[in-house]
Amino acid sequence: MKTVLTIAGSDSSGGAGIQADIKTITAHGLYAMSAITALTAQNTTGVYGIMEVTPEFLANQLDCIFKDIYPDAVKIGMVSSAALIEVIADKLKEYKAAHIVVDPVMVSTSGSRLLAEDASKTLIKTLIPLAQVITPNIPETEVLCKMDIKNAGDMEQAAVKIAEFTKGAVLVKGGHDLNDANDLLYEAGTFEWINGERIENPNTHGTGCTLSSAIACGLAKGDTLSDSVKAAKEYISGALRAGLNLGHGSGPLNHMFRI
Ligand SMILES: Nc1ncnc2c1ncn2[C@@H]1O[C@H](COP(=O)(O)OP(=O)(O)OP(=O)(O)O)[C@@H](O)[C@H]1O
Ligand SMILES: Cc1ncc(COP(=O)(O)O)c(N)n1
Repeated sequence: MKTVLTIAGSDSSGGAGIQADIKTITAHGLYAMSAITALTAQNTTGVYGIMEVTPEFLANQLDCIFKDIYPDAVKIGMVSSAALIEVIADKLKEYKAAHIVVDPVMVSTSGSRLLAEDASKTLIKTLIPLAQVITPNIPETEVLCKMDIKNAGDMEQAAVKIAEFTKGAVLVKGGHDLNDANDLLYEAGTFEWINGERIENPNTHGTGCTLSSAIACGLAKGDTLSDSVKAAKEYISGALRAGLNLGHGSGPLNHMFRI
């Protein structure tokens, strides 16, 4: 049984965070472990509270997991402070973790900041360099490479800039009204466009969490990064087409969408 560890925040509404990750990993037939970085009080209309775990407690969770069920892949989602980012980076190095997917969660779809202002530098310096792939959305890409992104050419330029501070690959995700949900994978100096059809569905809460967890599943199974991203794209598109409709805001996806 292949295993995937998610290191992320808890989303009380079940649509994003570790809840999205565990559902996605389970739907892919793999076993999910989770180390929680923060509890959030949130629903489809917004984030109403964040309570971080201490760095010591996060380290304890990671020790418990790595010493007992060694993950075949690791997905990192919301990590709200520099101190927690540093603990994760130290533990990933200590345990020589492989197939690390970093989803640089900064702001929720509902507009709440999930990464402290001063923590972006730590994310760039200590965690992103450990990733096999990072999966920023357009706003996150703009923060990481300090440039506006208005079209596909900007996405390519941004991917090259971000690649300067990571040995891994960069998946700049489309969506966010930029284009027809076409994503760009930049790996070892090569661009690969992974195109998608824009699906008119207001319920996109957790799409990034779901995609990055699905990518980690592919890597855990030994698939190439390109194949893992393409399979994850199929998965997220299918989940969006399934059209789950819950809550009064931007609702969750249908994570138990069977591949
Ligand atoms: N309306 C849509 N139709 C089809 N694909 C979409 C749509 N919106 C997003 N996607 C796809 O979903 C995946 C996640 O992209 P998105 O930009 O939503 O990430 P995100 O903003 O990080 O997600 P999250 O809401 O979890 O933070 C990408 O592959 C993107 O192309
Ligand atoms: C715990 C947690 N992690 C990640 C997100 C981002 O998801 P979205 O951008 O869909 O709000 C979130 N809202 N909550």
